Parts: sequence; structure tokens; C-alpha cells
Amino acid sequence: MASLTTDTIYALSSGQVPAGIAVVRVSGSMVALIAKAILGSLPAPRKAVLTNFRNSGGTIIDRGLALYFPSPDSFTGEDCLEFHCHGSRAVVNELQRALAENGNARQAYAGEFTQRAFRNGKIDLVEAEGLADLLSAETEMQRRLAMQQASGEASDTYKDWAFRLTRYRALLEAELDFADEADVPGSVSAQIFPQLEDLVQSIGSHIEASASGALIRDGYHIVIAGKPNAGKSSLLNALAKRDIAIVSEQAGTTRDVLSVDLDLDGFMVHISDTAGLRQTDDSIEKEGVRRAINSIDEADLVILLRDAREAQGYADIPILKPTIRVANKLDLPDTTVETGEIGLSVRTGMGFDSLTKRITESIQLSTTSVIRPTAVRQRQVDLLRKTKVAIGLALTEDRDSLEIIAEHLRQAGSFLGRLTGSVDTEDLLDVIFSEFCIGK
Ligand SMILES: Nc1nc2c(ncn2[C@@H]2O[C@H](COP(=O)(O)OP(=O)(O)OP(=O)(O)O)[C@@H](O)[C@H]2O)c(=O)[nH]1
Ligand SMILES: [K+]
Ligand SMILES: [Mg+2]
Repeated sequence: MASLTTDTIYALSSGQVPAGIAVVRVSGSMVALIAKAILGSLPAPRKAVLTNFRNSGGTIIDRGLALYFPSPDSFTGEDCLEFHCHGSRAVVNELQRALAENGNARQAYAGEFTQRAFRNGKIDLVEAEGLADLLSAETEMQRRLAMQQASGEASDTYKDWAFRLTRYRALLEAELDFADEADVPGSVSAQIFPQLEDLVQSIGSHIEASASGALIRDGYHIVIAGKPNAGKSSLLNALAKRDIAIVSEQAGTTRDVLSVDLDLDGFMVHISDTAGLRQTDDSIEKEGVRRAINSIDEADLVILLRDAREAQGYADIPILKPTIRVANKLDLPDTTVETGEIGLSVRTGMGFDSLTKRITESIQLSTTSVIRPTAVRQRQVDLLRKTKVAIGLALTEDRDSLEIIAEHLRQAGSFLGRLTGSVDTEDLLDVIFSEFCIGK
């Protein structure tokens, strides 16, 4: 059985070969031995050295850069070695074979380098989750949000809260230990209650901001809706700059919900085209309309389209979501644009910029709170809620019940500990680290 924590591991940490350069990373106690066998000697720490890489027969595999990071000053906290070689399958394969032969090293599992970094105290769980998000970030906003987590900005907040909880508990416990008969009970709680209320507020607004974090991380859902033939599918194709949906002059063309992911001004957006909303006896179209209405219910924003030639052109259904109203086909005669509407011609592109600008403004409006770090995952939000509830319970206790108050605060602190991974998270690790790709 391979040992998860003591084996020396390696992986191709750069992207798919073939490529100009490939980076093979090694971590573990056999690194020094491996360096001597393959490079001839151990390179000076943290200095790029141009050298030959040899297999166990002494044959030169490739010539490239080697970088040695001695423990504990490496990503994993263990001895690490990086080979920057030419990015061909043959070079990488032969190098990996040499690693296995010389250091008894094995291929790393997905996320194993990061898991070791966590176990060795180089990063906490929130930072590890941020790193996973950073690796999968596609848009600028996703990158920024992930960096807030990966860089420890969010963790600093949690650590500060945990530190404050510990301090309040210490005060309570000191009062318990040293209280004599003459003391007025509850004087300490009178002192810390306002600070606990303050903490509950901070955690509360942090939780509120997490909705914005989730919007950025998971994407913003936009649904294009309206009567048949308003030009919904034409608009989807124009936004995606691809021919995704069937467009025709026949009313009732679209039945299924068609979605596409877009990077809109740095925001990840899932945009869906839906069936035209109308009463119909056609059972398939009816199902399409049902699906359209479901999509609207789940949307963050609705783009409601009408044919600008029809004064009563909007579908007659109540929409409770933020909505941008758009009058389309302005290139045709006898059109009107009402106040509050965006006038558009998908055909000529007129009004297209105003529409995309209005969409990004709407996203920015719902994500303004993400100028500071926030929780982005359900796991994080759940633990913050539990922390807040535990402090809330402390606040509702009788102020003389110092022991009970201290116990609530201990619980609150342990929820924060689970959040950053400083306590009792063994059960979570597989879930969190399996998200990573091999080599990270
Ligand atoms: N002149 C003009 N025609 C347009 C414009 N946008 C769409 N059309 C036309 O309007 C017709 C209907 O367009 P679609 O995109 O299929 O409309 P839809 O809303 O998806 O229709 P359903 O899927 O049937 O609900 C097509 O013939 C399009 O070419 C526009 O800006 N100007
Ligand atoms: K149509
Ligand atoms: Mg359509």
C-alpha cells in the first residue's frame, strides 16, 4: 500500500504535453537522493541551475533547469525539486521513469501536493479552496475572488475572529477561577457582551456578502424571455458570437432551454434562450413554455424582449426578477421605444453596446459587496452561520451563567477552527483536495 504521507511523489505540474517546456515537480524525503542521481549534485537552494538530467544508466535524458526548495521553505513544506525540461511526451516519460527508479517516487494523486502543504501547515483549508478556485478561474472576477481566498485575506479575518473568541473565553474563565464571594457576578460578561454583539454583526455582513461571492464564483444566470419571434434566439447567438440557437421567422421555434457560458466584462455569465411565452395547444411547445417559466424563476436577471413594432409586445406573465426590457427590431419601420427600455436591432447591432453595458451594471449592482473577502462556498457559509448562532446563544444567556456563555463561545471557536482546518477536519480533506488536478 502506498503511504499517503511519507512517499516521495512526482507529477507533471505544467499543462498537457507536447509543449515548449514541461515542469515536473517532486516532493518528499527522497528529493536529495534523486537530485544526486539525476543531476549529479544537489542544486543550491532556490537557484535555477542549467544542467543535464540523466537516467540510471547514465544516459542524458534532456538538458534543462532544476530548482531545489529545501524543507520547510517549499510549497508542500517538504524537500521539493522542479525539473523544467523540454515538453515532449518522451522526455517527460523518461524523466518520470528515472524518478521512480532512483527515488522510489510515485505519481502523485490529484491535489496531493496541496494536501501536503495543508498537513504541513503551509496553507489552511480556506486558502486551499481558494487555490482550487484560482486554478479553475475563467474570468477576471473569479480570479480576484479566488485570490482573496488563496492569499489568506479571508483566513486572516477568520483567524482574527477566532482570536477574539479565545480572548473573551479566557476573560470569562479567569473570572470563574478567581471570583470570590465579594465580587459582583457578571461584570466580565457586561464587558464582553457589546464586543460579542459587534462580532455577530461582522459575521452577519460577511455571510450576506457570500451571496455575491457565489454569484461571481458560480456565475450569474441570465434568461432571455419574451413572446415568440421577439428575436430571443437571435440575441443569444449575437451575445455568444456563435450560431447556437435555431432562428426562423416561424413563431414557436425554440422549445428547449439553450444555455451558453460567457465572460462578460470579467464576470462569468450563464445565459439561456427560452421558448416564446404564449398560450398554445401544441403539447411540445407547452412544455417549452413551462421550462421557460422555470428558468425565469431561477434567473438572477431576465432580459425581456418584445418586437418594437408591437405596442403590447411583452409577454403577459408576472416576472419577479430584476428585468431589463428590450424593444428589438429597431431597423424595421413603425417601431417605438418606451422610457426605461433599451432599443435594439440584433440585425444591425444597434443598441447592442447599451444592452451589454446595462447587463454588466446589473451584475455589478448585485456583487458590490465583493470588494472585500467573503465566504464563497456552502461549506464556509454553513460554518459561519453556526459560529454566528453559537455566539447568538451566548448573548441570550443569563449574564451570570459564565460557564454556559464560555461553552457557547468555545463551540463558536471550534466552528471557525473547522472553517480554516485548524481543528477536526479529517473527514473533509478528501472532498476538498479531490477537486484539484494532478500536479497541484
Ligand atoms: N429585422 C429584424 N429581424 C429580426 C431581428 N432580430 C430577429 N429578427 C428576425 O425575427 C425572426 C424571429 O427571430 P428568432 O430569434 O427566431 O425569435 P425568437 O424570439 O427566438 O422566436 P421563438 O423561438 O419562436 O420564440 C427571425 O426571422 C429573425 O431573423 C432584428 O433585429 N431585426
Ligand atoms: K422564431
Ligand atoms: Mg427562439
